[in-house]
Amino acid sequence: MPRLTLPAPAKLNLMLHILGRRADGYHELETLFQFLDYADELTFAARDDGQICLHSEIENVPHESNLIVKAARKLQALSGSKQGADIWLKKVLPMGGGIGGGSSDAATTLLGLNHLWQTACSEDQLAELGLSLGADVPVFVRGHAAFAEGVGEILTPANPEEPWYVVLVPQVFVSTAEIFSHPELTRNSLPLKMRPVPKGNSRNDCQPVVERSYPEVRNSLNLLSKFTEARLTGTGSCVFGAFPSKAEAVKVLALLAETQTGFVAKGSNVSMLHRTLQGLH
Ligand SMILES: C[C@@](CO)(OP(=O)(O)O)[C@H](O)COP(=O)(O)OP(=O)(O)OC[C@H]1O[C@@H](n2ccc(N)nc2=O)[C@H](O)[C@@H]1O
Ligand SMILES: Nc1ncnc2c1ncn2[C@@H]1O[C@H](COP(=O)(O)OP(=O)(O)O)[C@@H](O)[C@H]1O
Repeated sequence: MPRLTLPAPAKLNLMLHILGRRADGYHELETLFQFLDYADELTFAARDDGQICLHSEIENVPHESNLIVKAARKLQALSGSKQGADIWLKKVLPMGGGIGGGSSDAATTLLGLNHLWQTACSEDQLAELGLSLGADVPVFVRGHAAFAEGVGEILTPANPEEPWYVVLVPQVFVSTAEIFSHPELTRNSLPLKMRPVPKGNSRNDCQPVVERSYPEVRNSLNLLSKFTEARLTGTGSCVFGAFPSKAEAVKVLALLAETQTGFVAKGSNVSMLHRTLQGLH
């Protein structure tokens, strides 16, 4: 059986403003997504018995709750395909870090199985299906850096600079739901009227609340701030800072390595997943 191996890259929120809360509890956002050349790796092989079998377990995530399995089942339902899949996951991205690993795994599953099963669903259909799995899935399906509105699903392609980043991974789990329900969260930022995002608007409205609740995150921000502007991605816990070259980013990470876990990766406006898929066609 032929196998297909694809990356599921991380994302950063280069800025994140919260404009308000909707009746369903979700928040209206403005955020700028960019991908990182740093990724989980998924391998797919089609099965003819219709079963979805993920062979790699993630701690504390039961098989049926894994976004990979959920995405595969949703694609079966949408396309009516009778095929199943064996799936292997090499987990590289830290979980619950605000770099979107679960959402990216889901998007890679949708695009990967659509290719393998030859179900010919359109990108629009897959993005809509993805949204039902998580607010961040559509941008991974589209595969281009984007300014996002709504809950993150109204996407306008963007082309921010593509620097090298140091991403620090504080060893603490930050719950997205907890931060979005925090009473002190800023929820009244004014909509930006200009594109691209004007300089000086790159704050993350979640950051003050996360910094107050999680000293580990505040500490990582303080340390990275000694070298460059440091910011939280999503609801954290990861924090990042940009550097003009890989060598500078690697040097700074090495200086922080005694107390900090992290990685260096290049920012990319076209996701690794889409670059790999283009290579297949
Ligand atoms: C904040 C962001 C920014 O990119 O990133 P992360 O830090 O999670 O990566 C995302 O919008 C997160 O997207 P995602 O992680 O897919 O969130 P979901 O599973 O859809 O929602 C988790 C919970 O967060 C809250 N939530 C999420 C998104 C949003 N726009 N408003 C919300 O209020 C809701 O309480 C929801 O129950
Ligand atoms: N394939 C998956 N990879 C990572 N997390 C997953 C996956 N499937 C389900 N999850 C659940 O989603 C949660 C958020 O995961 P993740 O996307 O890594 O974080 P974030 O949304 O903060 O970037 C995890 O804590 C886990 O419970």
